[in-house]
Amino acid sequence: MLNLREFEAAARAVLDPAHADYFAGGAGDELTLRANEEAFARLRLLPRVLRGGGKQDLAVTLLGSRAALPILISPTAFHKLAHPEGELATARAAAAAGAIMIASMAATTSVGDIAAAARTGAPDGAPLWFQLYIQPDLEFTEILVRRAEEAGCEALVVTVDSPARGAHERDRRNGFTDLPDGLCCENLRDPRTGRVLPIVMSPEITWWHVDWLRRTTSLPLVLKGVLHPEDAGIALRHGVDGLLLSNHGGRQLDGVPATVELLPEIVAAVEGRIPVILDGGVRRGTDVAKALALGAAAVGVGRPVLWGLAVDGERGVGQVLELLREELDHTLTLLGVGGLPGLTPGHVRPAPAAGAVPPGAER
Ligand SMILES: Cc1cc2nc3c(=O)[nH]c(=O)nc-3n(C[C@H](O)[C@H](O)[C@H](O)COP(=O)(O)O)c2cc1C
Ligand SMILES: CC(C)CC(=O)C(=O)O
Repeated sequence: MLNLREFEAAARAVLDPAHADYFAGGAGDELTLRANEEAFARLRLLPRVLRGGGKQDLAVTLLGSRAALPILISPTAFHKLAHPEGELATARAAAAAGAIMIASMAATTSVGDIAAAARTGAPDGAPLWFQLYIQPDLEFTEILVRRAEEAGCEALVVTVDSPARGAHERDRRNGFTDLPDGLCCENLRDPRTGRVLPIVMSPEITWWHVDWLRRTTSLPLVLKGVLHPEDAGIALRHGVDGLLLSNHGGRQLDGVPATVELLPEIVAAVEGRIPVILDGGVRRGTDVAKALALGAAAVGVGRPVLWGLAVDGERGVGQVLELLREELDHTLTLLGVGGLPGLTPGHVRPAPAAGAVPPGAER
């Protein structure tokens, strides 16, 4: 497999078509889903020459978590739909690659088991973060937080773009509403009753809940899904430690901008005080370089990890991460950049608008 696209095609060939559509799909007309990738394609890279350099160091430290590469595994639900080993395979591959994995609250494996798998992938420890939808039942939300802490998660990623579930027409067409028998969201098991609770996406969640969470845990808090620069400023005032600039891979409000289009504004709004991670449409090492050049501290990938998992379990996820690492390394070399800190906005230019005449070419 030469690139992530080939993984996508190969994954579709092995997945149940309804599950492939669940993974691939977006909300509504999928405008935002397509926009994420198109926006990367509209950015051009501008290399510098004759600058020396050598082996690239791709390591980053994010909120105290050390990673070998600036590429995180964004949280995605239901890995056991892609492969019987599910999140365990993903966690081992992430740990072996030194990539931070963000375990989804909607994982088909408990966060404790995911953490144990990550330790087998990298005995020195592998950074694991936990993604949380704040549940209106705060007692249960606190149970989730304690589980993540006990599992050794190093940060909480609080998804705030989901006051309601996105409208996924592919799932409705396919009648995909529930997990197959035998699979469930293990993290949602309620120790008070032994039952597995449904995930509640509530429009009643507010900044008050972020403050509550801030008081409830000492883990770093990352808000996932802030898109408006004013909300980035509000997040700072609420003591948030990082932002994951995300439109949920085009699966929540359709029609919102591509994340990389918003990146400069969000980076400006946080004034360097907290890291901004970006996800949505990252498919190439060149995409990673573009996002980092525009000020992202790191990027996340969602669907490509599911494709790798579907194609070949742990090995497939490992190959997806390795392809991105190699491509990023090669891109930095060709850009004449000696390491991640050398990437600047000057390395990126917008493509001319379709039909535009280059300056000086008018007659
Ligand atoms: C199948 C699928 C399931 C997802 N599940 C979650 C989830 O449980 N929690 C969450 O915060 N985001 C979830 N996301 C969004 C991802 O974290 C991420 O924002 C998005 O996939 C990034 O875009 P990309 O797939 O283009 O890389 C999911 C995305 C997909 C495709
Ligand atoms: C089960 C859902 C909560 C997962 C999700 O966020 C998604 O499918 O986009």
